[in-house]
Amino acid sequence: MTHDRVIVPLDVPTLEEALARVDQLPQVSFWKVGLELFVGAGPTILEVLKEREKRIFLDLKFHDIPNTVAGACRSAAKYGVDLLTLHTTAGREALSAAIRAINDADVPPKLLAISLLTSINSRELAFDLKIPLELPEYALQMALLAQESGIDGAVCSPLEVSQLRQVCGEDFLLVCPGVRPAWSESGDQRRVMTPASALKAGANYLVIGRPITAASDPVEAWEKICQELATV
Ligand SMILES: O=C(O)c1cc(=O)[nH]c(=O)n1[C@@H]1O[C@H](COP(=O)(O)O)[C@@H](O)[C@H]1O
Repeated sequence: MTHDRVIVPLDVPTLEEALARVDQLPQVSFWKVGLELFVGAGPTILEVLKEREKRIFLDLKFHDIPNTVAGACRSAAKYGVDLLTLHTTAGREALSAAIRAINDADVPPKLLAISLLTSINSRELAFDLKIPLELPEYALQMALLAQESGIDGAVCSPLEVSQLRQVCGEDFLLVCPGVRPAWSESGDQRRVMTPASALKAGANYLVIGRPITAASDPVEAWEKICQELATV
């Protein structure tokens, strides 16, 4: 069974482990390469995924001054990936610089801005990060800043996706991690929803990792998630 709106992260440290995972789940058409694998094993995995005609979400979450973010985006865009992330909190100028930087690429990636990490809850937002806004309002404001800057979409929790969809419109890409089937553990995710509810609420793509990759039978876990999504 396949589902082209589920992105599975390759959160492993080596190329060998990443390839084993890709081989184990040939049904998966969209893979995410994040910091652990990219820092640990370099860009070779991107070539391999392209040879296998997989789509690629390069999730490096750039967060720096505008000149540095622009340089990082320019370098990343050369890999010909489909999606690329940066943090909205890098600021308006960095967001605009990122867009200008990828425009030279043959096929520029879609840029996604992190609104608020799905591991943060309201208490942490208020008491640790000292943000005085309510959490849904903060996530919305970050998505709007990204949209106003010309960014293609946002990464958000499924709990906020319906509001973001309503305000940002149909063309703004919304990608949701923090997705947990009823039968799985939340782990370090704080703002979660089930796959079917997240898709119904308006997500374009769901990022689902450990419920599949840490399951005793990842293929069976993938199939169960696809069956759940088929009901939407
Ligand atoms: O940008 C992301 O993909 C991301 C943003 C966010 O707010 N929360 C979040 O969990 N992620 C990523 O989504 C994946 C979620 O994995 P699981 O928690 O194992 O399903 C991880 O690779 C995270 O790096």
